[in-house]
Amino acid sequence: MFEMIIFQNVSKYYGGTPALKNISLRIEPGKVNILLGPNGSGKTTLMKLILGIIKPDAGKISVYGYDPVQDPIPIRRITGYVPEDDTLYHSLRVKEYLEFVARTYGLKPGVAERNIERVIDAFMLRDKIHEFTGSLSHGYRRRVLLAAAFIHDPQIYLLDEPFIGVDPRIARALKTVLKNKAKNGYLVLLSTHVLEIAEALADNIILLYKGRIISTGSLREVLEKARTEGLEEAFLSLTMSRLQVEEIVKALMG
Ligand SMILES: Nc1ncnc2c1ncn2[C@@H]1O[C@H](COP(=O)(O)OP(=O)(O)OP(=O)(O)O)[C@@H](O)[C@H]1O
Repeated sequence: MFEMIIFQNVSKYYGGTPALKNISLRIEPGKVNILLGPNGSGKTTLMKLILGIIKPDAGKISVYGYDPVQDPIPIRRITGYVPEDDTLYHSLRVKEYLEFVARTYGLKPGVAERNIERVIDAFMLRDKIHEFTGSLSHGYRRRVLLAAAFIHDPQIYLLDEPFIGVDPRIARALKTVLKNKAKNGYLVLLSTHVLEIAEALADNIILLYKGRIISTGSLREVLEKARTEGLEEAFLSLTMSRLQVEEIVKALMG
């Protein structure tokens, strides 16, 4: 019962503008959960609330029994988080950064060294370990952030747009790893606005639009609700975005 993430009537405002409106939601381990929604729909906000990086204006959140407002530290210990934005310390070299992350998770030196070596190989960072993270290309920086999320064998994987900017080898491996992690009882929550990724990976889709949940369930359940065949059509139908697409096409075609 405790081993899940629960949102009860959660709202979050920036200034007077709502980013999330009255969200109630259960996110369970054992599934690949995908937070799907267009730009600005509240995906990153929802992830930051789970970690206690920001606080809700209303409602309650429980993460494996912990309240992220009162108790963010134990949540961060059991979570591997890949933020959407580049949060690396650019003055650290790649290996120094990974060592720093391992220390913040409280890993013993022997375990830390072993795990760092493992993620360096997994994310093909061997020839970059002495480079400053600030001098890396965008894709390599994403790889370092991904590597950092896998250092401490977390119970929860919280990945904000993890596939953006990484090459197809890493993307393919990551998809397999996330599916297997979910099968083995870990909690996987990743955000994307790429429908193909949701289609290929999701056991559970949480469709967000303008700060509200407009559909949840398996791919089949979401398609049934929208009465459509493919996720792209379901997305356009549930978010009532068909007209917007026509307008974009008209504007670009002149
Ligand atoms: N720090 C902030 N200050 C003011 N408004 C913010 C802030 N962070 C987010 N917002 C607003 O909250 C809403 C939700 O943003 P959020 O980043 O959660 O969306 P998202 O679904 O992750 O978008 P994207 O796919 O573009 O990354 C947006 O309208 C955004 O402009």
